[in-house]
Amino acid sequence: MPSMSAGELFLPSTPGKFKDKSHRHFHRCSSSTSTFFLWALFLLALTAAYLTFQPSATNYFTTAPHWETHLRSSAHIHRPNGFSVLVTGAAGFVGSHVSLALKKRGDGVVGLDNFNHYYDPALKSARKHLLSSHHIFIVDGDINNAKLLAKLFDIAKFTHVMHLAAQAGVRYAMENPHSYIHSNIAGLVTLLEASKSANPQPSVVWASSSSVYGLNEKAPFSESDRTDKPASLYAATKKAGEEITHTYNHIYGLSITGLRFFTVYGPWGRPDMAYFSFTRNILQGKPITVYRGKNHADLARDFTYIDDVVKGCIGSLDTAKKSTGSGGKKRGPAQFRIFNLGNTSPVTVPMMVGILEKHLKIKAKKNVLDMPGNGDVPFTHANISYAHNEFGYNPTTDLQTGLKKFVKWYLSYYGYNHAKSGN
Ligand SMILES: O=C(O)[C@H]1O[C@H](OP(=O)(O)OP(=O)(O)OC[C@H]2O[C@@H](n3ccc(=O)[nH]c3=O)[C@H](O)[C@@H]2O)[C@H](O)[C@@H](O)[C@@H]1O
Repeated sequence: MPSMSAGELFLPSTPGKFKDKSHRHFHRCSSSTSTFFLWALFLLALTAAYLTFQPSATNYFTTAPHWETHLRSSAHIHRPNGFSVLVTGAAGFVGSHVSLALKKRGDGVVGLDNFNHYYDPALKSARKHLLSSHHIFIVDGDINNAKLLAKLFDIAKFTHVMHLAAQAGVRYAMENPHSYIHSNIAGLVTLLEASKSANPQPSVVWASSSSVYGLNEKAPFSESDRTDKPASLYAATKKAGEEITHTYNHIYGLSITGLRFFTVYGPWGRPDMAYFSFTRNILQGKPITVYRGKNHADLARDFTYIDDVVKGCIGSLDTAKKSTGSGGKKRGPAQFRIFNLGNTSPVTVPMMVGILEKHLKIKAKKNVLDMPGNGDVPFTHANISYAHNEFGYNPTTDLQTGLKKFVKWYLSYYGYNHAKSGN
């Protein structure tokens, strides 16, 4: 790949080039002032439209001239037979934990994250600082930016991609459906295109979701169960991702592992999730809304602690076989796997609230409401025997213990008084 300045990754021509062209057109077409203004307006609109549709990823590159050096050093492997891993969504909840675990054992890690505002970007920045202190470099960029991805694969010969960047959240899909298509469909395809064209092709491990089981009633959920009744657009995009990754495996020989996460929680978690927002509200003396299902049945989740999920992610990377293609061409059949990463013991939402009350030593003000038809499923419950057989996946943290660790982190991060005052 020819060498490219960071700026060129985002803008194919500078505003200066546009200006030169406009003058040439201007002289050729007409010398009247009105024609000039029309051309100027047209070019202005064209430039604005172009910039609007560019992925928002320029920040880092305009402010950090030595980014290629940082990237190379972050990708450097420090153990025999180690990996060099591109972690997308590295400033996210699961992404930051997995990045740290990989770096700690000597793997090379480069993060990619677009730092979007779906939830408090200050939390994402804090995670980024934590990773920086462990010498993990996060590129501020979007998975939809094909040029950026090609450049990253060109500089660092990634052995693996841990793809965790996504538009998460089940209920938000009704508010902003297109963000799910943008990240979970278009972004996924852009990333797979870059992966299949890379030399060497990396092995890809990526985050699917327990939500693909949708309205299934058979429990526990096994990977071989039907997943054709999604209850939310979020679930539908994750299910689509499973099909899309299969085609890249089939056509290009990409090694693919999909992980169905079950309501992952813990320190540095996502503020949009129930256990997190409940903690905030309880501390601030605000009411929480607890949904209940049909016939007043409690909703239940197979809440899975972050450290267990990280072990599952690393086990998947360690057992991922190499992709078989090169130069965008398949050379033989490649591995394709999908694993449940759950906890195998569902807990009801009211029980989860009870545990929080105990750890926070504050009674929650509960509003109990019938579950609105907004994409929620009544319960989740993982069968994890496949992951257990393949790489010894064995979750060991129950919700009591995990939420205790979460509350401890929450109070240390936000501060007890700050959390209570609602600032
Ligand atoms: O397992 C998964 O695949 C999914 O887990 C979570 O989705 P969810 O289980 O819905 O997690 P929460 O949003 O934290 O909700 C947990 C439970 O609390 C309930 N809830 C949520 C919010 C609320 O205000 N009240 C309430 O009772 C929900 O109905 C649900 O039963 C994540 O948000 C998804 O990104 C992820 O993909």
